[in-house]
Amino acid sequence: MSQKIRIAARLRPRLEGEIVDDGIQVCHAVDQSGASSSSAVNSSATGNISGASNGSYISVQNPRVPAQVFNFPCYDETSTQDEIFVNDVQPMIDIVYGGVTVTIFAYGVTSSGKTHTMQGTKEQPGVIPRAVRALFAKKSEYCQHEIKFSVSYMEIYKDEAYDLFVPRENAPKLPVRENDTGMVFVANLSSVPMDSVEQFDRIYAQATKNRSVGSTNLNRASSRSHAVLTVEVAMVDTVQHMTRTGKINLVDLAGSENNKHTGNDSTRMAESAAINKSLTALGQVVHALNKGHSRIPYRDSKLTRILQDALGGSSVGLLICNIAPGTKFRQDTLNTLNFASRTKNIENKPVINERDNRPAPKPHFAALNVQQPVSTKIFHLSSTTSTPEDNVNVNQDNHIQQPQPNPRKEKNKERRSGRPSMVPVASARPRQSRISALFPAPAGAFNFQSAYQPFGGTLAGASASTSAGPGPSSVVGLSEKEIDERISKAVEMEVARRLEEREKEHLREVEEARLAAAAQASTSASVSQPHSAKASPSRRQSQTEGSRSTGSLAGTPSRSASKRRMSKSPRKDGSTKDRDKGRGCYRHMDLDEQLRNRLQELERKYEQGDKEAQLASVLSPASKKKTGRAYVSLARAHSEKGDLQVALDLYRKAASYVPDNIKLKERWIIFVVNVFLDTVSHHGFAP
Ligand SMILES: Nc1ncnc2c1ncn2[C@@H]1O[C@H](COP(=O)(O)OP(=O)(O)OP(=O)(O)O)[C@@H](O)[C@H]1O
Repeated sequence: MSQKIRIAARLRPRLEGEIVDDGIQVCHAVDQSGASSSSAVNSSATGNISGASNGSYISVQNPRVPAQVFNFPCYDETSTQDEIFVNDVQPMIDIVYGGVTVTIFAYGVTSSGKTHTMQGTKEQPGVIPRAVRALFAKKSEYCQHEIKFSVSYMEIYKDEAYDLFVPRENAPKLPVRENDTGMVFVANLSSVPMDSVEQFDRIYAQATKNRSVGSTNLNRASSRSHAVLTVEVAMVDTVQHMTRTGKINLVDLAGSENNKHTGNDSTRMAESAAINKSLTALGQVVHALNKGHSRIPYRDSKLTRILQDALGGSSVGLLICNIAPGTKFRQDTLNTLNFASRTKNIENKPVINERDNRPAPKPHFAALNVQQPVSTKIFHLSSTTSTPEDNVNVNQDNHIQQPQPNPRKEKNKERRSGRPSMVPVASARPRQSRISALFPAPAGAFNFQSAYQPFGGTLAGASASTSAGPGPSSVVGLSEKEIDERISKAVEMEVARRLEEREKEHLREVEEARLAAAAQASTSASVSQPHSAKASPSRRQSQTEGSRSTGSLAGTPSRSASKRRMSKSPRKDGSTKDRDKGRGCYRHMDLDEQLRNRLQELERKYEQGDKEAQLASVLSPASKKKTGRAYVSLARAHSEKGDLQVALDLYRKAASYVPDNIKLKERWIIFVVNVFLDTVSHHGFAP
């Protein structure tokens, strides 16, 4: 069941030396009749806004539209720390003990009293020390449980997260990550176990000194960062073997700043810019949630990422809006109240975090139809004020209601799983996801089902199952080791299958290249037809036969013959040229053999070409260019020496390193044409 964020507004008293006018009027229930005018936005009608028990509210006139008066329930300047704690924070302690995450954050313009409200002073302790005391005090009510407390404390300074338990000078920036269930967390943030309030006080006092604080015109000790203190309460039920974990996040936000008032120097200005930017991001998240947008811009700042669970997530929320008095802050007050009005509509879906401590049963496929791991239960709450146990949302079959999947997360998962990868993902994932990966087979993804079939078809039934479907009973009882072995084997087989596919693909490509070369050779053969027409009919016939015998290599002889004419070395096949008896005519006209040789030569060349292409593919663009240039220079040198065949080969190599070099291609073509013309002029056309 959803739960709206609770709102409390608090007006701080006038500070010493501060000139306060009646820009913000405080009305009490008793004198309500005369004090309030008709309001454009009368927020007192809403149920989740808290205020002083005497029914006070503040009344702020919109300076641009004087007829518009903004009334808002509010703790007035006389309110005490205790009053706020008892009214709004104390009920949250019960919720934490129910295994739910609670987030309380103080929001407001700089110097409006956020730190005073959250941290307070020794004489007037604020929400944080009071909440910790209340958490420890409640421990005695749980005699059946072993209660463990731990605390973490971080600040977000200029959009970077830092551990406040680590001295400032050594504190590294901490990355913000998301776990498998979509929960955002700050990696490497220390979590310190604590046994007593005194221990907490010591740790907290020390850590608070690490927080970034600076002096501005408006606040001598202005917070330059957002601070998030988290106390985790783990309740281990030693009888039922269950652990419930509740958490309370206590957030003291940095205040929005008007640099006209703060008189900030460059350092403060940079801090101020980061603060205002993150608060704008917070406002945009609240706005998007209010409007029901499909995309909520949590990722726009570290602050909104970290508060994601509190804003439209699974925690119970309380927003304390701090207000500074006087006309000077009137616009800020209106902004704050606007923010409060929008936040009050945000609905969270709180869940109880409970874990079964009994050793998990050996995983078997029959368990796969259970959507949630056996050891983790998450319950929805229906109300924050009554105990979570009363409100656990259990349906009639005693099935635990699962939290709604995050559509964005699901989409990402889909996207991820949709791309097939050679990496054996199964072994890299946690066990649960690995096992569930055995059943759904999204299009194009690694198909474990088919991979499993060789194992006696034990997963044959799985092909029909969906992610929620049951596994086949024939594999029930497999040990984890056996499952791992099967998964590894399946992965190996899949990799082998893909390699084989690639090999086939490669062979296909070679064949295609060979056909293309043959076609090209055929074209040159047709160019030389008028000349070859001089050849004897018997030779023409054997040429045709030769072409037939090699199928695709029609016309190759004319090209190979032309090439042979360029060569002055004896022919490899043993045939000899006899130029005395007709230019370019061979005594041995074993064309079949010539064709075979030519074919082999072509294959060798293409293989070589392929190797070069492979080599080129691992080089950087600069190295490719260099290698290409080196081959061109070599080709030129050989061409000048008259070693045309070698030069041709070198040009071809150069081209495989710089395939996009049009100039080189042109030069190569010109060179080939020149070689051809040169050959023709020296030897004439011959088959
Ligand atoms: N309710 C209050 N009663 C008495 N003093 C208060 C109260 N609220 C705030 N103050 C005083 O006002 C001053 C500013 O308060 P505080 O530092 O808490 O503001 P802030 O909103 O946290 O400011 P910043 O955003 O700059 O950190 C402090 O001196 C504080 O002691």
